[in-house]
Amino acid sequence: MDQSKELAVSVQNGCKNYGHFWNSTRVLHDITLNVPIGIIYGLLGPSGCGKTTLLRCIVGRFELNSGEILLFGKHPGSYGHEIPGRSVGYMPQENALYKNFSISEMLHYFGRLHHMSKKEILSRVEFLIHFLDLPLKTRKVAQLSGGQQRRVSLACALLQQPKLLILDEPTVGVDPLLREKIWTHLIEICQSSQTTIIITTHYIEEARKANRSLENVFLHLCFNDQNRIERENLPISFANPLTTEVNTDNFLPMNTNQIKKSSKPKKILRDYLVFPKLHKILALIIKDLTVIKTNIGFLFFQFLIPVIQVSLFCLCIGRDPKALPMALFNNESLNNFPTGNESLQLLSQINSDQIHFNSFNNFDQALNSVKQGRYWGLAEIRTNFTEAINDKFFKFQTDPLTLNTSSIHLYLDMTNQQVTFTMQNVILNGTEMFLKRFLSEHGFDPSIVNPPVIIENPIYGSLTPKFLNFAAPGMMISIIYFLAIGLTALIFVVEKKEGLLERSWIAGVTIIEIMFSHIIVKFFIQIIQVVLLIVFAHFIFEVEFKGSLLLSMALIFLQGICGMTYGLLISSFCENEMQVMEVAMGSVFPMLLSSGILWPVEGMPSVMRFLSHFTPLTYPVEAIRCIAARGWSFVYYKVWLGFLITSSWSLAFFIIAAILLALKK
Ligand SMILES: Nc1ncnc2c1ncn2[C@@H]1O[C@H](COP(=O)(O)OP(=O)(O)OP(=O)(O)O)[C@@H](O)[C@H]1O
Repeated sequence: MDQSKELAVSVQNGCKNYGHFWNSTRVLHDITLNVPIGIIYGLLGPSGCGKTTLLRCIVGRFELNSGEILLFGKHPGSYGHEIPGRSVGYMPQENALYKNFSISEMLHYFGRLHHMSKKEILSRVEFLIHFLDLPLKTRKVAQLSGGQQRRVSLACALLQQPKLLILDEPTVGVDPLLREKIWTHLIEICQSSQTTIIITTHYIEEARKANRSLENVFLHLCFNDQNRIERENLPISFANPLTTEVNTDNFLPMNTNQIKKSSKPKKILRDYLVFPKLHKILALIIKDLTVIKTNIGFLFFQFLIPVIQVSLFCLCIGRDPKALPMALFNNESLNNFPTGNESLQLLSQINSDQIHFNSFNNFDQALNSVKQGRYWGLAEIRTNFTEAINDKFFKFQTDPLTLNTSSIHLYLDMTNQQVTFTMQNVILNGTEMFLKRFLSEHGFDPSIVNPPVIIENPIYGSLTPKFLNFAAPGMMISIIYFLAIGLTALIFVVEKKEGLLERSWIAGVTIIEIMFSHIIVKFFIQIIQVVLLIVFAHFIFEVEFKGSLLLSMALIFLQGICGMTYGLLISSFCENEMQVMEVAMGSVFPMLLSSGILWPVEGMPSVMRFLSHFTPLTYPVEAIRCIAARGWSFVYYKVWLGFLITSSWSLAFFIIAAILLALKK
């Protein structure tokens, strides 16, 4: 035995629990493991005994609850250590591959992450494709068989020729000939370049394929352990993994003095103390662009969604109701206008685009039609209308009979507030115009019927404000915000579920690098989305933007970033798409309703109004309204506050997501 050899992996009294302290299950019990450099170390044990968990702890994905792990004398993740990073090649149990990528694109992604040169990547790709008997490198991963996908996954782990290889059941689905070749290669890299390999294998499967003397050794040890588990009546999931070394010649008992201690970095901070690396961001950007390239239809869909949403909003919301059907019972006309035909003059002043009158000869019939929902209301004009109105204005008669007869009587279906409001408004306006015309025809000054209020030129806005101008800017912000939440949360949760995120993390990528690259790629997509929104809302549907369009676009864009960080937060605690949908839907609607987008916050009960300040949309929505309707610039406090609040929410979401992701280790 060569006593001078250092240890590649040393685990001392490692314990690992899953779950929280009130409901935790111990998976690793006080495990001690010493793996010298340059050997193949077999990690054996029944299914569920914790082999994968141990490997994840070794590569720095999980923290031990107690005990210590040292890799080449340093803690995983310590400063300057390339584990996680280039020094470790990890092949997880699941394939963890981008299904729409070609073999070459997949390998190039990891090559770039490990900062390999193009030449280096190409020569390794050629070698690995030949060595692992893979089809053409342009073939898509999705089109490969299960075994071929497994080999691509192995190729990704071998690519950068790391000094530590962690392979979780690498030979599953591989035929015996190739398995032999892989074993030979592993033994060869152990001997020639002192690579340390830790490999898990499921001994029941190995028993089935036991065609190697070494596997028989595994099998023998496994049976011993199985007996021990049964003797001690241990639940399988609580049993520590068994370990054995393949080339037992190289075994060396641990010499703790040889371990160069390094300070253990703080768990949460570790990821963020590392300055983002340009080559990793670049690798992630190219990866994201490849994802987009392989799904170009989805990209167009991303542009189409905001356009469809804003167009539908502008088409369907805020416009004045038109062609409202109303029943009319004009008793004056039915009685052949006994005192004159001022009722016709009145009706002609009522906007016929908005109200469509249908005349009835019978009052009860007309009222029934309203009751049956065929009309929004009934307008009744009584006999002697003309005489009564003359009496009222020229003889100043104000007895109830004169007042009743000189009025138009409305029996309305008031179940729809907007329709009721429109009917009343249109008829009131029509009546006012009729009165003015009537008075001036009789030589009176029509302004006598004006109410004693003069609305001067508005300071902001127009004399005829539109609901669309009030609601559309807020809607535009929320469209981009909600889209960014959904897409980001789904992208990350799918990557997490398929083990892709974990694989990238083990390749040394940090959450900041992932977010940076995501924002950079989304930057261009979102710019196009925002431009399309403005073009459709402002130039096609004529939503008013009195202030700077650029400033409005910047705010909408920033709100999109806020949505991305919120999406990241959702994905940090959700495990699958279903949960994302539930959380996104459950939080998006309360935000939409309480942020004053659809109805002024001034109309809310005081508690709700107070709470509305705490949605990420309220202040930015107010800010964009100030830009759009008042033409305010950045110097106004309500505008810069909107920018400040959305940036603060983004930062807060990002920090909480990062902490949650770190805590989940
Ligand atoms: N995220 C998790 N939360 C809770 N329990 C978990 C989690 N992951 C694994 N476990 C449990 O921990 C135990 C060990 O799991 P692990 O995947 O490490 O086993 P394994 O030895 O690799 O199994 P196999 O050989 O089937 O892959 C199992 O009982 C499993 O149910």
